[in-house]
Amino acid sequence: MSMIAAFYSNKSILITGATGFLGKVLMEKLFRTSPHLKVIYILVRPKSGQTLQERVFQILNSKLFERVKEVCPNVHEKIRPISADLNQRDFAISKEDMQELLSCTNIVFHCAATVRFDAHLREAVQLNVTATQQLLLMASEMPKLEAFIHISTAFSNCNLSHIDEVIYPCPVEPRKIIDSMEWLDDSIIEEITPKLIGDRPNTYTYTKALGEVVVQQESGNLNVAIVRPSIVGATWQEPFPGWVDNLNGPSGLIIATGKGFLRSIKATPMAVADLIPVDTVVNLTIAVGWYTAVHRPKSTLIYHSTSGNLNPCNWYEMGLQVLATVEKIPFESAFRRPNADFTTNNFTTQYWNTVSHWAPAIIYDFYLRLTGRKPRMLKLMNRLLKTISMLEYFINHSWEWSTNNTEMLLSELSPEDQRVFNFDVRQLNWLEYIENYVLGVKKYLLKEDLAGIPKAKQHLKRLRNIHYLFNTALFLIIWRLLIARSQMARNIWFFIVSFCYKFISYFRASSTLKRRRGCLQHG
Ligand SMILES: CCCCCCCCCCCCCCCCCCCCCCCCCCCC(=O)SCCNC(=O)CCNC(=O)[C@H](O)C(C)(C)COP(=O)(O)OP(=O)(O)OC[C@H]1O[C@@H](n2cnc3c(N)ncnc32)[C@H](O)[C@@H]1OP(=O)(O)O
Ligand SMILES: NC(=O)C1=CN([C@@H]2O[C@H](COP(=O)(O)OP(=O)(O)OC[C@H]3O[C@@H](n4cnc5c(N)ncnc54)[C@H](OP(=O)(O)O)[C@@H]3O)[C@@H](O)[C@H]2O)C=CC1
Repeated sequence: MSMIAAFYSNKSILITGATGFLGKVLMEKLFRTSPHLKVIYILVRPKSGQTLQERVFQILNSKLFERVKEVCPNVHEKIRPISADLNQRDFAISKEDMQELLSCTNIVFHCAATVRFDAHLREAVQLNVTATQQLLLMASEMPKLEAFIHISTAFSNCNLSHIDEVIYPCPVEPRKIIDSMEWLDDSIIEEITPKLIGDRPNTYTYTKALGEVVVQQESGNLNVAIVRPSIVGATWQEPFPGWVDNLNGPSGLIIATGKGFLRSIKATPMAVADLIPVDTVVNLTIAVGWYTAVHRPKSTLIYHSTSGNLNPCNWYEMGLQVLATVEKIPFESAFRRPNADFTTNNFTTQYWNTVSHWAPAIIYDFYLRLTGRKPRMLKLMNRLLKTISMLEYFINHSWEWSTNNTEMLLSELSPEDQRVFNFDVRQLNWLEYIENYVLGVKKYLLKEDLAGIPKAKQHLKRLRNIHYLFNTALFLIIWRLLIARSQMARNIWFFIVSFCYKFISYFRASSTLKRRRGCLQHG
């Protein structure tokens, strides 16, 4: 029997960010392994015209939750959505709901955040720092609380190259930042943002670092722990391989590669691609919840959920496997044949952007215009290049994360718990994982049916023929223009033609000689 699963039975759990990528997998695993847990409270905001109930209904009816319904048929009764907006004072939770949360909650998993790299500092501070502070305040009023688990990111200190499982201080106190956001206007905040974030690449990593300091400063007597995942990718094993439901991290770029939009990207091929499957992060998080509640460590422990130091894979290997997979299992209606490469300096990046991204987009838009349709490819390409520019920092640096606490926790688990809540990334086979990831992107993000593969292959063949035809036509046009305008081009051309002619004549003559000699010897 799993000790961890037993621990969560009969518990009331509060999850923020449960409608997000990580939150959904966390909820699924908790229900599946501890079907006798009492309730999971989730803080949800109405969104995109959907009520809370509709949002929960959609999650429970997704493929991700199919296995849960077998072991926990009354799962819908055990989810209690609470209307909340983490941007509002007291999260805009009603008095009754707040009362219930405060009096019943045993464990808090705080996953909600803005993960946008381009978020305005005010917005990022509000969600990643102030909301964390408010939640800790709420937690301090929960008499039955056993553990508070905060999800941060391994990149919160990405300005360092070696990162330990400790909280690093920030030059400006989070409380001062929170206060200043209340009275500074947007334009001043924009002006001071680069100075505040310093050598971090964006407001996301900066505010996640501030959030950690807040956890350290404001946790009082609570049992608190922080989990720091690196780049969270599709599921590795559970509930099934390859599940993913948003474009963050590599997922969007896998689509762009498979559809033939992305042809080159500035990256350091040998830099470590520190990806971590979402189910691995979730297993660690659940184990951390158990350990923190049961063992009550004296200080706040940080757990790195990273892969690089135990089972490294680099961007080159990852890129190659993505390309190999989309060749075997192509995406439908590709723009061009998938064929991407890495560039390593600004000059080649600009060159390939012009030749492989902008030029085809402009030509295609011209074709759309000619055929009476609305041009859209250049806009799409510019968006893709903007996204790439935001992610570039992370594919051109390498980091080393120590994982002592995570390894210590693994050794504390019983063999059964190590099996049920496996977060040993050494067992991960990257090639298999990436293949499943790409397949998952095709099935769950693009919603493409595998029955369409032969048609997709046919489409790629057609694109290859168009490519050859286009290149031949381009060559002939350039050749014709050069020959017509330049004596030197003509001279070079005649030199090449006469050289080829002589070369062919020489081989013809020598093979005729050999044949004659052969005839003479045999006859
Ligand atoms: C022989 C030699 C062979 C060599 C082989 C070489 C082969 C090379 C091939 C390449 C293979 C590619 C596979 C490998 C991929 C490597 C990828 C590396 C990724 C690295 C990621 C690192 C990030 C990790 C950092 C920290 C981790 C965290 O803690 S946080 C979680 C991560 N957060 C994010 O990822 C958020 C990023 N997104 C944003 O911040 C914003 O979305 C944006 C700023 C990028 C865009 O904002 P904007 O307002 O313009 O747009 P938005 O409204 O958000 O969306 C507009 C449309 O764009 C789509 N979209 C959004 N995000 C992405 C995305 N990541 N990729 C692609 N598209 C995206 C979005 O859906 C919208 O589309 P429409 O709905 O159609 O309008
Ligand atoms: N994905 C990754 O690569 C990594 C993620 N992390 C961390 O993991 C955690 C989860 O990330 P992930 O699941 O990927 O992110 P998502 O963007 O998928 O989910 C974010 C969640 O936060 C919720 N949220 C955002 N704003 C509010 C608000 N104002 N009120 C209530 N809820 C809100 C969202 O709700 P809604 O559905 O309503 O928008 C959603 O449920 C974050 O803390 C992130 O920093 C760390 C490392 C890597």
